[in-house]
Amino acid sequence: MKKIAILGSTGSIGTQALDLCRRHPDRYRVVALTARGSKEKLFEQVREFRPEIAGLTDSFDPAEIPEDLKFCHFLSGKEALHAAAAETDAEMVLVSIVGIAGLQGVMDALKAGKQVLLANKEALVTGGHLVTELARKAGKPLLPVDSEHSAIFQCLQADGTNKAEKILLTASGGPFRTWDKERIEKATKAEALKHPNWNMGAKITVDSASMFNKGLEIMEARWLFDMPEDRIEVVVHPQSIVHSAVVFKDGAVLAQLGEPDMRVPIGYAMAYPERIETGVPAPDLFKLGSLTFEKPDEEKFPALRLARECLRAGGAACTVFNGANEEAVAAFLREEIPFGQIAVRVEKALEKLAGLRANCIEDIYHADQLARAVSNSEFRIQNSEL
Ligand SMILES: NC(=O)C1=CN([C@@H]2O[C@H](COP(=O)(O)OP(=O)(O)OC[C@H]3O[C@@H](n4cnc5c(N)ncnc54)[C@H](OP(=O)(O)O)[C@@H]3O)[C@@H](O)[C@H]2O)C=CC1
Ligand SMILES: CC(=O)[C@@H](O)[C@H](O)COP(=O)(O)O
Ligand SMILES: [Mn+2]
Repeated sequence: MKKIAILGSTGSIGTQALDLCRRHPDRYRVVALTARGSKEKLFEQVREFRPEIAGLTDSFDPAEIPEDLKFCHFLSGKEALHAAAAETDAEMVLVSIVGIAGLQGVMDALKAGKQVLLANKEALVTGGHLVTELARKAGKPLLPVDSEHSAIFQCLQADGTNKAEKILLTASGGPFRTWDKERIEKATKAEALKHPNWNMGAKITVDSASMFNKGLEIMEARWLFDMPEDRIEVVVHPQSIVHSAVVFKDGAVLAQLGEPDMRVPIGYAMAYPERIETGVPAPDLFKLGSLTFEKPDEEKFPALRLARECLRAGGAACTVFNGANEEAVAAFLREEIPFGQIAVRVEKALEKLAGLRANCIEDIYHADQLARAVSNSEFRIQNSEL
């Protein structure tokens, strides 16, 4: 029996991980659950999985805790995340919080010697060097949950050296793959939230539509697999069946295929090095008929170019990319800015905040705050200009 803590249990990844725990009650015991504000959903989860600790990072009135859940120790704010990440006897901590808010939980869990199952790509994007160093010191390599990175990790298992020549990072291309630039710039929230293949949380779904998700994933792969950006190629694959591939020096390419269902990569991380039944069938290749591959269009999707520039620039550039994007996506989801403004704001923030350092966690949070302020100030300037 493995004990697991789940940070971000009420989201898309968190609920799918709990689905796997439900399927395998003999293998997993849930000891901690956290959410931000989804109180009722968290209460339901506590009722079913009976963790020792549960927390909401938003503040809440303890009088609201239902009588039948008094067996569980409820916490709020930062303390909730820290306790769930580091203060239980869980062997594994799944970090499925969205955004840089997941970084502290990842670091706390690693410092406490836990095995981190990493869905939260933003932790590596912003704090990659700190997180990988902590994982190395703890002797607990990160287990990727992101579908592409899980695929790459699975392919690398086949090679004794774990060293690839090149990574082929697949991308669906999102809902706007075939649209022209002008139409993309005016896309609505409803259009951006219609991912062709995956059912995910709102932020990552918008990131897929802008291909900022792929930019973040190039950064994530750089840290997970110690691979320079010029050996990570983005391959647009609209069917999302090939979840990524790895090229070896003998010319062999290994790929991992599966239905676009996150329970497979989540289950792989939870059971590693074993495999467990996930409820997901293998793809029917005859039904699929063909799988196609295209080069990404960096004119229409500037996120890819910006991501590579950030990796080459180093310092806090990737943190600025992330923070400005998080703010712009939030503004887009509030329907305050057009879709095309997301990339414009990130590029402006990168121009204005070039050269920031990222030597320690304080530097990273400082760069993040500046990036958010610049991203939002662009919004105010444009509004006042109207
Ligand atoms: N969804 C997917 O299929 C995939 C997701 N990922 C990555 O996994 C992560 C989670 O994504 P996803 O599950 O889609 O996101 P969701 O928005 O669906 O869920 C996010 C979870 O984190 C909690 N949360 C949100 N903000 C904060 C915060 N500031 N502090 C603490 N907790 C917070 C939410 O709580 P509440 O419900 O209370 O708001 C919720 O439990 C992201 O980094 C994403 O990029 C990677 C690959 C695939
Ligand atoms: C499921 C998953 O891992 C997402 O990151 C997904 O890959 C998004 O699809 P895109 O390829 O459209 O960004
Ligand atoms: Mn992904």
